[in-house]
Amino acid sequence: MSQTPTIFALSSGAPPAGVGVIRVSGPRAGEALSALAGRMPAPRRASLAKLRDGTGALLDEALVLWFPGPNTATGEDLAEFHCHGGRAVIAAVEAALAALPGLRRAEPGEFTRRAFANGRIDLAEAEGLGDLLSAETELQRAAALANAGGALSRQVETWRDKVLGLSAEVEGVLDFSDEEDSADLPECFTWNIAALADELREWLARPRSERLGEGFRVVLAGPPNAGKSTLFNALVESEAAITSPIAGTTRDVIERSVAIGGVPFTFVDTAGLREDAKADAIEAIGIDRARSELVRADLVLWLGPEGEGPVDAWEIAAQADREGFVPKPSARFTLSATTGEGVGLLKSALVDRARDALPKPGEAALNARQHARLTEAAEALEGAGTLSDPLLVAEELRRARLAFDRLIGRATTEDMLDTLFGRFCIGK
Ligand SMILES: Nc1nc2c(c(=O)[nH]1)N(C=O)[C@@H](CNc1ccc(C(=O)N[C@@H](CCC(=O)O)C(=O)O)cc1)CN2
Ligand SMILES: Nc1nc2c(ncn2[C@@H]2O[C@H](COP(=O)(O)OP(=O)(O)OP(=O)(O)O)[C@@H](O)[C@H]2O)c(=O)[nH]1
Ligand SMILES: [Mg+2]
Repeated sequence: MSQTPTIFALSSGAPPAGVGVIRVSGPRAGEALSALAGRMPAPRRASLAKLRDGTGALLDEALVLWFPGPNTATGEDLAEFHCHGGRAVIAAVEAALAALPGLRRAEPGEFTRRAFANGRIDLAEAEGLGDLLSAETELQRAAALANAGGALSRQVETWRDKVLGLSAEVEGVLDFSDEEDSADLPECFTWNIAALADELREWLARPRSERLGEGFRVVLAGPPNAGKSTLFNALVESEAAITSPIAGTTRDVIERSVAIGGVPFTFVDTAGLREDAKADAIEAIGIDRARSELVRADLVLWLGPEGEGPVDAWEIAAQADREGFVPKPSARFTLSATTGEGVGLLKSALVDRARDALPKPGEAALNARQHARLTEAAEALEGAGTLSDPLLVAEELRRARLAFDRLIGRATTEDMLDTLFGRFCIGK
């Protein structure tokens, strides 16, 4: 009989750390715990134990925990060793575990993959968990936690149930229709399908969850010497870019990601735009790069003559404290990047603007994969809405249901799971 291998890994941060948690999951987790700790602790209670290897040598004095399956994070028997977080301690305990029969090191994401395989979490929750582990800003954390906690999954289940209900209605009509005259679907039925499709379209139009990882992209542009790099440095709160009174200082595109008020931003500094830079080949390349950044931007901060920036750019009259500088009446922001005056106002305006373009806190957001599946479901429902033959309508409804099943992982392929869980770190 081939048994599921029992896996182990350090599940907390890399050593040296205060405490290193080593998790063991699988049918031999209990054996592993009693082999090292010399006894079985009471379930779900922390207790102190001397950990010893096979020769009886003392490895560490650690807190140990025993979670008998299946009501555990992985759905399997689960043991935890909360060791002192030194490199050698972790290595010694891991070596003692590796020496036990039927135990091996976990692959990246393998604990979570088992949680999925054992039905503890679905695919959308697993993806949320992956995002939670990589969340760097408050907004990312909140959105990931919502999905990890099943917010999206529950929504998809609701849609799936509605489609099942609609399918049952079609089956009913089919049962009562005889060969010659095909039965008609009631009018409210078509209306219900359209309403559901509209709801999906509304979700599809929302900002995607990847937007949280990329951040809101703000490009600073304008003529040379306008103060772009100085403002860039003020926004990213570091001397990332060289500034100088010499026009044409910045050539390369410089980008930095920072969170402001928990909202992720990527700020991009660019070469000053001018027509007569042809003589300097390097500056000309810099200007080309700056122009392509303008296209990618979510928002352009234009530091230059009024009305000359791209459409929708926010105009900034920087260097307000410079002698002789008169802020243009239409400029939206007047600030001094050197004294910091007005920069706070600009930042809060940026946060407001970015919040509109990013997923709302507490609102479940879709990633690219989920978006693709939901699009399939919406298309199937829209297809169903145009058909009158109940047989064909039933087929479209089945397509919609399959798309939902794929979204939450009721229907999956190994490749897809490898890709998803391979992104996780070891120990999760
Ligand atoms: N030490 C430790 N901390 C951790 C984890 C862990 O595995 N170990 N987690 C790992 O991801 C996260 C917590 N997630 C968990 C999810 C489910 C269960 C669990 O045992 N669930 C059972 C029983 C719930 C209960 O006690 O009420 C269940 O749902 O049936 C445990 C942790 C974060 N912190
Ligand atoms: N007084 C004052 N001086 C500023 C302000 N912003 C920038 N400067 C000065 O203006 C000069 C040019 O600033 P930079 O930030 O290098 O200008 P830039 O737009 O990046 O210029 P290029 O990279 O050449 O395109 C520097 O000497 C800055 O110290 C400001 O808000 N107030
Ligand atoms: Mg510059």
